[in-house]
Amino acid sequence: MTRITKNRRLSGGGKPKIKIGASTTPALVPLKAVVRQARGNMKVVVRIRPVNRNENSNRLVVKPVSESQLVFDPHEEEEGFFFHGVKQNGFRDLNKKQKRNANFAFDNVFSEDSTNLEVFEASIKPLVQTVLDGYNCSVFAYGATGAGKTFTMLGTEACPGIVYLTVTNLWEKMEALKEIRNYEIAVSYLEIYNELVKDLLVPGEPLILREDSSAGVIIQGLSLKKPHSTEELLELLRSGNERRTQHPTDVNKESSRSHAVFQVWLKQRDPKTKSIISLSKLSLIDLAGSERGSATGHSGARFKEGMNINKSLLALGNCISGLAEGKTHIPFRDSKLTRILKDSLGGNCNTVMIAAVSPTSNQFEDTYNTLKYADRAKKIKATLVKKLLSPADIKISKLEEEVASLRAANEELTLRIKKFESGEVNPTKMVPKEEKEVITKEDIETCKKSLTHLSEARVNARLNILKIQSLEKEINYRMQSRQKLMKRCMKFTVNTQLGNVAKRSEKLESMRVRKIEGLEVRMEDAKKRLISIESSLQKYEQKMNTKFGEEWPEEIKLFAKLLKVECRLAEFHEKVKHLEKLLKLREQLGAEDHEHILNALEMTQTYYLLLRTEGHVSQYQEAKFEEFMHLFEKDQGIIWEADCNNDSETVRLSVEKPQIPANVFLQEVEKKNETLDVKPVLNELEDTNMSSIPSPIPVRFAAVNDSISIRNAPRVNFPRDEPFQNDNYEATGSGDHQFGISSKYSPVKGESIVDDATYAILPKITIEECPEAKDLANATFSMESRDEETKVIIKSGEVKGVVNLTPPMEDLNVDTDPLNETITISVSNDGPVGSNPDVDNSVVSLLSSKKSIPFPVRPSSTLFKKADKENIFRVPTSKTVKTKDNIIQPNRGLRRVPSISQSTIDLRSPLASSSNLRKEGTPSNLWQRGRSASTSNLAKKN
Ligand SMILES: Nc1ncnc2c1ncn2[C@@H]1O[C@H](COP(=O)(O)OP(=O)(O)OP(=O)(O)O)[C@@H](O)[C@H]1O
Repeated sequence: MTRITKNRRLSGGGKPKIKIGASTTPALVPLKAVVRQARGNMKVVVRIRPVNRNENSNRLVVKPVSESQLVFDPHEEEEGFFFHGVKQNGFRDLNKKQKRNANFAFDNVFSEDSTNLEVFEASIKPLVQTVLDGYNCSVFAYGATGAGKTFTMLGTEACPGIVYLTVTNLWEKMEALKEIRNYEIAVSYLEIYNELVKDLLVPGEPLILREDSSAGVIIQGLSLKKPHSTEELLELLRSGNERRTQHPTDVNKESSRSHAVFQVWLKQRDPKTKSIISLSKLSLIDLAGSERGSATGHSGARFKEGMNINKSLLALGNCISGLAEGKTHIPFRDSKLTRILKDSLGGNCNTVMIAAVSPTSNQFEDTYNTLKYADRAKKIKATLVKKLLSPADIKISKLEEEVASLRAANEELTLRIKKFESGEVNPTKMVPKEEKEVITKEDIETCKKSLTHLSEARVNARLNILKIQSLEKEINYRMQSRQKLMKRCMKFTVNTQLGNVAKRSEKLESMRVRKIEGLEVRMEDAKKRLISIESSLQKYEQKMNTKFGEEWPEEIKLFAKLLKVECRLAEFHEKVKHLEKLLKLREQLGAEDHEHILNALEMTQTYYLLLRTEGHVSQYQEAKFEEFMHLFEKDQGIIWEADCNNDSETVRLSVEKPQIPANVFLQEVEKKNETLDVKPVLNELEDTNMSSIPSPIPVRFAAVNDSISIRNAPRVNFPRDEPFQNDNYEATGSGDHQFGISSKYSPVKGESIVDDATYAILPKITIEECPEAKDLANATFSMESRDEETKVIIKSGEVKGVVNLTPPMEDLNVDTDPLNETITISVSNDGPVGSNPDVDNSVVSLLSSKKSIPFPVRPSSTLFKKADKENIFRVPTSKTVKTKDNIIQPNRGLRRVPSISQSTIDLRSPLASSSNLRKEGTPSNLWQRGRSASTSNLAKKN
């Protein structure tokens, strides 16, 4: 026999290969006789299932002795003791436990080799006729887990169970009676799982039980399907079985964890009058197995299921006992199972209980309990009352009334259809409204209570989330403020303590991260809680929709609105609280800041005055101090107009990586021959005679602090072909371009910071679009010069070291800009152009790519163009240049001269005239003006 899974039991597809007893058309039994026949006790049968593979070695404890009797735990045939061939008595092993040897009598006892069909034929079949006669009937299988209940009720494809056999038989009989009786059939299928009632035909939310004084227990929302054939009916059964909750347990790998109730509702009409003669119901119930904890495990979902199963079965047992003892109060309300089975157990129902038992000793106690349970159930008495509505009982006047109202309704409908056809009426309006359930005050109060409870939970959950968010913001804000403080500290701290400050700052950050992580965990929990509350609220609303329909009673609608408003109000209060807290914090931190600034200003002033008294304040520093004061007067710096001629191209010079430390000093000299104070700090420079440098033209003077010492490197602009030279200072132009520069003492070895800051007026030779530019990050350049090799090691676009610098190649800077794919080589020559042919003919070879670039590259045609009118040079910037921090577009003037401490420096084209200045007087615009002056000077000279 092929065993199929419970889910596949009774598949509607294949018809089982069994023969149902031939149906005969029973003669209609007179009503009174039926009532008499139906009076009696509950029918109880016992079915013993065959021994299974795991039980082979176990002792048999149930022994059927006749068709209706069995012995539980029978005495074993003891081996006699024979002496000289004669059997001796009285040698029983006294250590052996006494067998119970309990005799039980039932309506039927089905042995291990009985079939489902035999069980059906002998005990259930008569019920089918009873149902057809208009009485309620029910069959339920009771027993321990794995005892064979589901096998008996649902069976297999090869061996269909009681449900299949009953409904097929019922259908056949209905068909046979078709001519004389008019039946309507509907089915429902539900399960009770963990005390929740679920529809197995139309899955959805758990269903609610309601008591009705006339109809008894009503399962609200339970779907009733009307099958039109046996196949359809069996298909409904099959689909319901598939949805039934099953889980494997130790005892049964396909254990049913719910009580399943399949009900067939039968309405009988008079074929002539069409009036309802009777209403009856057949309930086929497969109970979940009673069980011990050890059979399912003592924890987890199975345990919880087991508890619920046992609880409901205990309630069923109590009801059976109560009914058997004829008590007046039966505790049907103790569980959902007993509430649903109320009309199947007591009173008006013909019930068959199938007690399924296992034959072997491993379910000894369970089997004994089942048998006792069944024995008690036998005593339940039932008096059947047919739900009969005889046409004779129906008053003629009522019928006439009904006919009249039907006629009126018919006329109204005909009228509406006509209107609809003529397009006068919207069809949706024609749908008659469903009758609404009467809503009691109690209903409304219960609903309000539940809504209040759920809404409170939601408000609390939301407030919790807001509080966590607020805490997170506060922590971040506090930490940011403290970090700012640390940064300021670093500015003032002497080198030796920098490490400590940095450590404290790191510690702060890790503390912040830890706190935020903690809050994130809390937030996740809070969100989960909110989601679960929201879903409960939704479910409740759905439930209310089922109860009240789409239109809730006005009172409840208003109440729900009120709760929502209250919720928003609570949130709003929480937000206000948060803002107040932040504001307070800000005030507090602001006051601290103010204190710090006052202290810093006081200190600055002290130092400034001290220096000035000592005569150490330079012109530049004076201006800087002034600017500093301006800043405090809310002077945001200088705004430049973008008023340069749009036709003329402007150059925007940008320092891709701002290398200028905050203490780069820029100074300018307005008049010729003014002496600049240059105080070289480096030892090598101290020997030189550079304490003062006379300048023939305005000179821009840059100095760099590389964080070790201040180095001064003079930069000079000078006109073309007019090399300047005196004892102390030499400068020359190179090639065609005017922005030559040279100094014996610049640049400082290996450092190109100065160039970055000042290349606006430095000679720059840019090799554009060099295909190898990307590879230059760690390339080695060599420059052949006489017989010595000068190597420039470049890394990430910065010159890291220049070795063996010998005249004439005193100054060589190679800068790469991988982002823009350019190499910039700046070079200085200590002699006039042409004076040193070695330089002109030198070759820079790019060793990494084996590509040689002739050096110096003449910046004549492509890079620098001589402007016609102004006679000055402009660098075409038709290309938009992207740097890390800005996008530099052609023909766009400079908007703002940034302060020195700013990270990106944009310099206005040297072409800018002084008229472009909106404000003057700060060091920045002084410098700019100086540059303009220098440019115009150049122009003049040209
Ligand atoms: N009469 C029988 N003939 C053959 N096999 C049977 C019979 N009764 C039960 N079995 C087998 O025993 C096992 C347990 O049966 P079943 O699933 O019907 O138990 P159950 O009482 O419904 O258990 P549970 O309460 O855990 O759902 C199944 O494999 C079933 O096929």
